[in-house]
Amino acid sequence: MNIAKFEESMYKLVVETSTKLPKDVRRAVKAAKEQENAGTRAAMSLATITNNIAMADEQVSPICQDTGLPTFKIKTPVGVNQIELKAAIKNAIVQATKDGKLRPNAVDSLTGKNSGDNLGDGLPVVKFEQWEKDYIDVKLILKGGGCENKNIQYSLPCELEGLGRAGRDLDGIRKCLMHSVYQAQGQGCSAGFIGVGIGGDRSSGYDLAKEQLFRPVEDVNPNEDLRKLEEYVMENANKLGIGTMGFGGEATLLGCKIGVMHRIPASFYVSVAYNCWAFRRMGVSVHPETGDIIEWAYQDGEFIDFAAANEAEKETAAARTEDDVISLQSPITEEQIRSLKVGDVVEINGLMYTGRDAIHKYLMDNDTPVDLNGQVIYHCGPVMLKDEDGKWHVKAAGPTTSIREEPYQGDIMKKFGIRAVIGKGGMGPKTLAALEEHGGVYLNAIGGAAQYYADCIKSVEGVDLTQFGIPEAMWHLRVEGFRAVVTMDSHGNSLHADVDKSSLEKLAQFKEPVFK
Ligand SMILES: O=C(O)C[C@H](O)C(=O)O
Ligand code: SF4
Repeated sequence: MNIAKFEESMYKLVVETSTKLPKDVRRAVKAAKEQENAGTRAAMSLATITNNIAMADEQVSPICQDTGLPTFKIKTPVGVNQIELKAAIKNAIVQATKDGKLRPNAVDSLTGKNSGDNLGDGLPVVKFEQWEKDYIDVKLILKGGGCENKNIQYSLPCELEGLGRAGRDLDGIRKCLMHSVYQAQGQGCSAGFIGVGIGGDRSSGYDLAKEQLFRPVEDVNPNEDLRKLEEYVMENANKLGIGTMGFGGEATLLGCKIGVMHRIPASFYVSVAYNCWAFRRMGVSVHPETGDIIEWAYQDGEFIDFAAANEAEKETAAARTEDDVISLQSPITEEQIRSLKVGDVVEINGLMYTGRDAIHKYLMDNDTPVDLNGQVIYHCGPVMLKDEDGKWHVKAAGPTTSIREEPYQGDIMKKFGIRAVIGKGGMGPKTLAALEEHGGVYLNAIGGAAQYYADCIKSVEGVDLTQFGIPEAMWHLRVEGFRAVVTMDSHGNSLHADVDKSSLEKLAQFKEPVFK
């Protein structure tokens, strides 16, 4: 085996997976876009998403800043040295991180220290299997944290909100799947995909669920019962009205793939792996001697070039929305903030500061390194690269899931006089109360649109708290035309609470048995 060549092939696979959405996923995103009604916030989000996909294509940069937990599934002919392959994969990962194609994403679970190169105990995940064929098959998925956090495992029988008892049969499974989409809301960057594993134990069930994510979006399940169930879920989950980013809308689920395995008598698990729209998985077959790529996977069907499609739409879209956009210059006054209401589209100009998990915890007990009075906090862990002159550049910078900051956010806004927080997926009652009391607003940016937002960042003016690692540091970013939607205002309104409530009511309509 020419191992240097194999390493090069793995590098190509990693870069392609992180930067270019597969053909089948593109078609699903396009179909979703066609489903949404023009002028809605969901349609606007999908336009940003397709714009972002095109920008990632063009710049060969990460589609989303969270380049996920790299998981390789490899099948090798008998006799191939798997230890050598794994070492080559690690080298390729380190190189892709240096080149800004992957964010340094491996964090020591106990100390919180970021390894900086995506290597760490147990990372990347590489799983081998032997097979009788004469080539190596490598599949890679880069699954981000926000959607991973929305995975869910049901142990049947169980009681489900809105749906009542889910028993140990096909209809019980149906209820779990409807519930899994409901509970994700917009937090896993809907519209999403689900991979489902029925049976096994807790770990093999999740493995099976994730394995389903490698199936092409448009394939048909050979098992008749599962085919019907997949079709049912696809049709009905979209009636929950959650929509892109949880803004409400027609397209909530883009794919549903179900696998089944045996179980032991006492256990009956239904495991659901939720994947965001930024569904980054790719594969290659590799020659076992030369190490060259023989063929890329997921190449069937039409390639949607969103650059061309977006161009055609641009003028009409601009004419429709330009008038409605409210321009904000940071620092922002309390009066301006109090004039905003849920549904408003804003465009921010000026400085904003990133802050996510480590910083929120830190700011609870410590002073801020910069004056945050009237300022904007952006829940974001960017991909950054330093040039030869020591200057930082933003390579990808979409929002992260805000709900993780719920325990801290309200207190921090009040303590430092922060007027706006930007993130995705919304926040809870504690933050909503603080927004009202203090005069603050929550702005929802489009999750996964990392290239689109990186383009709005005109310069990096500083950085603090770098001890938390690159994604967790406090970056001072100067932005122009940074668009987001007001989804929680200072008058007690939350679009997230509203969509949660209405989708739960809709979920309850699926209570009656369907599969007998
Ligand atoms: O870690 C991130 O940047 C985002 C994460 O994938 C999320 O969805 O919250
Ligand atoms: S930010 Fe959204 S699109 Fe990116 S990995 Fe997280 S869930 Fe996926």
